[in-house]
Amino acid sequence: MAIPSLTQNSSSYIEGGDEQTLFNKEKEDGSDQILSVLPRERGWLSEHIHLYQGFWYSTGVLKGLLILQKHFWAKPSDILLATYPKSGTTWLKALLFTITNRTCISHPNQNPLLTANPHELVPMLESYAAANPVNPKPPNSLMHTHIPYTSLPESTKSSGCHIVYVYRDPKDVLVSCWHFVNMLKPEAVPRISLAEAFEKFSKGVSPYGPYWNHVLGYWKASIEWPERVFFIRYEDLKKEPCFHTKRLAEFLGMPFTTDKEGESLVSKVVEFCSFKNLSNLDVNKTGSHSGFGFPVIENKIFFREGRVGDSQNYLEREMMDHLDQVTEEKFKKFHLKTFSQEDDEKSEVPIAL
Ligand SMILES: Nc1ncnc2c1ncn2[C@@H]1O[C@H](COP(=O)(O)OS(=O)(=O)O)[C@@H](OP(=O)(O)O)[C@H]1O
Repeated sequence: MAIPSLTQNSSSYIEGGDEQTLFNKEKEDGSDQILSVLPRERGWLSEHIHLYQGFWYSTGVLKGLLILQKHFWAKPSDILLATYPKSGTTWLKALLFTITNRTCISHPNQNPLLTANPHELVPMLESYAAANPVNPKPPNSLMHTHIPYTSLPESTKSSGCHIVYVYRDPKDVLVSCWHFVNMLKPEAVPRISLAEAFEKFSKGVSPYGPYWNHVLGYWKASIEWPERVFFIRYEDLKKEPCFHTKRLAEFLGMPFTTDKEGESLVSKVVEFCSFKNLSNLDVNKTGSHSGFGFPVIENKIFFREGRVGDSQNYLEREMMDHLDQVTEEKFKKFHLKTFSQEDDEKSEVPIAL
């Protein structure tokens, strides 16, 4: 299979920030030295991805992560959404923003989500840190990261802040990632074929990968500290959005009332954050924002199909079987729900060890 060669230009992906500041910071942190000794592979979009603490990162993300590990201090009141890319980040950003600012729903014309994409309202830590190395903590208390649990800055654990993690069927994650990188790629970068994406993803050589270790890190933390780490499956949230939105609000210490008014508010929150509603807002159809190291990124790129099982329209049977088999092997021994029919019929709330 021919592997597309990525050009120099591609290294601009997720670099983020003023280059001079980044350069100075990099020298100060010694991240240049670290980068030079780490194993590296060709990236999906960036020129390289680097293996650090067991996970793969693009150069810009890794610089952001190194800054965070040294200089990020979480507060107990912070809420950190954590995801593997393409697992439901945009959806959960909208849901968490709405749950924590629920008066927006009663004043529909003033809802910030009507004029801003969820990614603008909930900043991504590693991009923010790369762009603001001197003060890498965003002013928001609701933040997001794709960083795996074991590499999170220590204060996200010691502060007792809330962490919310969503995971999704890796087959759908892979297909969603593949579409995303091909939509985002600069002109000069050749398309990555689905076969190549599958091969890299299966080996764990994907941005923030291996996917399975990413999920298991948060799963184990949620078992050990259930009051601190909330863990949910995209597919379960799709099936019972009101039930899980209520659980999420309770976890955050902001429960909805159990009367008719409370129930109606939950339905409105869920409806507002649905794929159908968000993807049809003008801001998400035609708007754009700066982020992910790109000067401008179109908001519509975050809304494609929003369905469970769309991967069967793209992956060959053997690819699907392989990913299912790896997932069964990796997840079953930790009693984590997989994506087989049998597991889907079980209770929606993952059963603790
Ligand atoms: N509201 C809502 N409900 C359900 N699904 C949604 C929603 N918003 C976005 N999506 C779908 O989520 C996929 C994008 O994943 P992420 O948001 O995690 O992407 S990113 O990591 O932030 O780039 C991507 O999935 P695919 O359609 O399978 O590609 C989006 O369409």
